[in-house]
Amino acid sequence: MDFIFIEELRVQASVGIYPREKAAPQMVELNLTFGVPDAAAEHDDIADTIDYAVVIERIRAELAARHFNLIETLGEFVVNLLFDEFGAPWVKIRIAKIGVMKGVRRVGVFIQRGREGNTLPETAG
Ligand SMILES: Nc1nc2c(c(=O)[nH]1)N=C([C@H](O)[C@@H](O)CO)CN2
Repeated sequence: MDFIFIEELRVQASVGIYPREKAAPQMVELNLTFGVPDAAAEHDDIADTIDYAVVIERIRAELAARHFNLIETLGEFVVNLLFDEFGAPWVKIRIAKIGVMKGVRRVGVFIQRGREGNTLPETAG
């Protein structure tokens, strides 16, 4: 399995338990790694892989369309988007709110999961 990574993707999202967080979207930062088939490199064809430009577009569109109370729920939503819509076999994601609490630069959630029993290869951590 090969892996695509997307680093420091900044997206507007409505997330949080407080009225001010429900009233307006805030910037969240995503770091993502997901598995793709080795066949892409063999055939040099975008049709054999997951197009990361489309992934970024879909995450932006989906997060703009809904509210999440918890950052955990937002994380699970993105993981399931990668599994269900893109067929990714394995996903690692880190999502952070930036400067949302005094004295804390970033706070968020980290999820690492395989679809249908796919386990983490040693080299992917
Ligand atoms: N485990 C969690 N704890 C908290 C969350 C969360 O999403 N998961 N969220 C908040 C507030 O929305 C946060 O943004 C406070 O500044 C508090 N705790």
